[in-house]
Amino acid sequence: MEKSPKSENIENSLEWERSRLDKEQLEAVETTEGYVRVVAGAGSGKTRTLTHRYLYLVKEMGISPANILCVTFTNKAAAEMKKRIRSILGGDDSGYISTFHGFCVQFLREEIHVLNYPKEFMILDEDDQKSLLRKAYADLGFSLKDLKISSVLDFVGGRKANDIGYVSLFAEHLADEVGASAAENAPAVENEKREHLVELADEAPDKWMAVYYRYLYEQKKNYALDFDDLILVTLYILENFPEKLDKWRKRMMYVMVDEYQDIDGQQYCLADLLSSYHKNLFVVGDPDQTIYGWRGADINRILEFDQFHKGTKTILLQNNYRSTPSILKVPDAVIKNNKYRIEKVLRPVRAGGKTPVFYHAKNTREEAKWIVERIQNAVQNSVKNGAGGVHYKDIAVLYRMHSQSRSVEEALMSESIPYKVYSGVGFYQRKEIKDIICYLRMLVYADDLSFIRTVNTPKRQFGPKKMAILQAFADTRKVGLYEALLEIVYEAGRLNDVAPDVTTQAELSSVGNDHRKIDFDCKEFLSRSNVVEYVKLIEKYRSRYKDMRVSELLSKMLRETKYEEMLRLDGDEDRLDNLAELKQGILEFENYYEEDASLDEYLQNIVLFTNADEDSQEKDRVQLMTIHNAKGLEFPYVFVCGLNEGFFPVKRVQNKMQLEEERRLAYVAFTRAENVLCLSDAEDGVAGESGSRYPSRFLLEMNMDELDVARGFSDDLLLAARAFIAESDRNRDLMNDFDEDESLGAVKKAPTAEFAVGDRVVHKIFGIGTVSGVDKKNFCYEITFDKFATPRSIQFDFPLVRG
Ligand SMILES: Nc1ncnc2c1ncn2[C@@H]1O[C@H](COP(=O)(O)OP(=O)(O)OP(=O)(O)O)[C@@H](O)[C@H]1O
Repeated sequence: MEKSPKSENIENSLEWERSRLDKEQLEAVETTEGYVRVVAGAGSGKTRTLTHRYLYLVKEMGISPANILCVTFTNKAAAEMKKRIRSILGGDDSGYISTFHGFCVQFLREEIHVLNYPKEFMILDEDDQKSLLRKAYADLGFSLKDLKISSVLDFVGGRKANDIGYVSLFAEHLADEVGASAAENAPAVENEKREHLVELADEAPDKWMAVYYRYLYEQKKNYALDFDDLILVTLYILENFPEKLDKWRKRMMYVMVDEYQDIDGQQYCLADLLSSYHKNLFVVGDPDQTIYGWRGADINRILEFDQFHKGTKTILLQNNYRSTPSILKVPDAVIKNNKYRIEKVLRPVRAGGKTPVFYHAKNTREEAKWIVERIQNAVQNSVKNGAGGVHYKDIAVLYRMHSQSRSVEEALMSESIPYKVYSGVGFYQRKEIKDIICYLRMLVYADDLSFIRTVNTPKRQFGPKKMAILQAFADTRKVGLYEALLEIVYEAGRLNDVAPDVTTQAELSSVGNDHRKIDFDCKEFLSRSNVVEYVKLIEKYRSRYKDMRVSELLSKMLRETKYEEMLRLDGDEDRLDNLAELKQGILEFENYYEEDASLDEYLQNIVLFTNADEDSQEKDRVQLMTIHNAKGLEFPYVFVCGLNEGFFPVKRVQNKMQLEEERRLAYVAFTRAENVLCLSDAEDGVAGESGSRYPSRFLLEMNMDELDVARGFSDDLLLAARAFIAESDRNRDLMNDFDEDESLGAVKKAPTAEFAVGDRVVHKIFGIGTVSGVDKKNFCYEITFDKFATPRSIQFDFPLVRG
């Protein structure tokens, strides 16, 4: 058969790429059947291996992308992988390449009808969750003083994770065929479950549970799922609808999971369930880079993978293609102090390179100054040498905690060096971005959250009083706020000039409500307010958005809502810049998704976007970020600053497991560097501040002879640091070594106390209480809960939240 030029290209490119895999990478690519665990060191080409394995399955084995699930850690990694695969496969559908959350959204859009949820359910980000909680507080008459929102958020998340049965509280259980038809009417279904949730809240044993049920009620009202739900509801459907499990596990012939060392328990279950029919599960990860213990990652999952997956083949990738040999000695020297790992070395493929530099500063200001001088030298020398070498964007400054960026920022500013801090506030969480996204969400969902956020921004004289009246009216009609407002506007005859083909929800609801009279003066309610203009605008684009490009919708919304004008009048350049960046992002989205670039798709995409997805290298500026944010990235020039005890490792480390996680973080930091690695610490805080700092134990674990010491610390300081570390380890139970004969399971049986007598804590069932005793012998707290007369004994390792 004659080959088409396209297929020839494909094979050529695959051959060509294949020749660039090393022996172990190739083995990982070609071992397609059964359980395969790839334990890979930093910079060993995990991404390359995963991409080639995907191509191998499709091109060499003829597997359809629709039968392959490939899970990445970030959306950015998924997008990059899709791009590469599409470029090689020539635009073929790249199926299920996504994060766990992204996959769950795809799954739920197809299956959630069995719970009588519409497939266009809304996804809540943290900001939305807080708004729902505030609404729940208001309805319950609670104040922020009663319960802290952030604690309640943790409580809700913990509660859901511990009892997946909660799903049945806000979702109906329908047989598949009934579900499919009922789901079409889902928004109109009068739901008894909602009322049941209100009753549960009224009868709840404590405030925590009352808010919890009210939160579920609000979710149901908005047909919304939060991030935790995406996975939990997927698991719930798979576990409760055998025909769905059967369908999906038969569909997923090959399941691949990247960054397996950092998955949590639910993600672990999901990967296992989906691969339980064909039993082809390929996991790749680096136990030495497990850095999300605080988010549910457990290094055991990768270390003990072979015990739970019979016949597992393990392949080690140990070649490091990223860093020079002298750089690799640093992470190697540090990580080998961890007991709990799979022994592996980093074999440098590159040769030569500069020796890593160390600088001990007198204080943080001097440390920052040194960093900035080196940055200037690196960039200026490379310009002088005409090497075209180092640009600002090639340089990253990494630190353990966000707060450590301040002194470096000040020094960069004083030298007018451009930089960008990857802060905790994600792009899509910024006020102006969220506002305008909520305008776009109004067109698709018209949900309460987006309505509250947009109706009076810019000002339309629609303040709290009018909102309260509207809320009361919406409650009596049992509809959302916007639908209630539409009914009022319609009743007042103010929608006559909207295009006649628009079937507004008001028309629908007034029919549904049999023209029930509104018992207040609608015209009076609408007077002295521009809210009718708002409604007209939303209605105009609600009926057209499906036929418009997202970029066009954005421009129209920015202009016609007068949002952009408001920022211009305020002279808010930063916010206007952010909006410009948003526009750019939308154009890129449209280019990438082409005809699939619908508004629904866009909204779904951005809600899954996390800080880790922020594009880090588009402009020429130095990049400042925490080590967590640097995961998976690489830079020619890396500074790791603030290497001091109490900062790195952080002060809150309480046990050996946590200390090992800090050491893994150090390993991640040092292995980001390609050509140059600079390390620094500071003896004091800002000059004049009291309190000495000791160099980090991670520095002491390095061989100083293998570093270019620009300025070292004195022998006295070294001795004092050793004494300080020994003493603080004794106090924090860090001295007891792991028992070599015991598995980690046994090590974990000796948890330590995180709370002290007098601390207020929250238990997911018993509510809030005070720690009245700490029994170190039996590893238990004695806690007097507010609602019990007698104290209860709770184990140290039981999850409690600080109250
Ligand atoms: N066989 C190979 N030959 C040459 N270069 C390679 C090979 N495999 C990977 N690389 C290069 O090595 C670098 C590191 O690869 P990659 O980012 O995939 O590593 P990784 O294992 O995901 O790293 P980390 O876990 O540290 O983030 C990349 O620049 C990649 O292009």
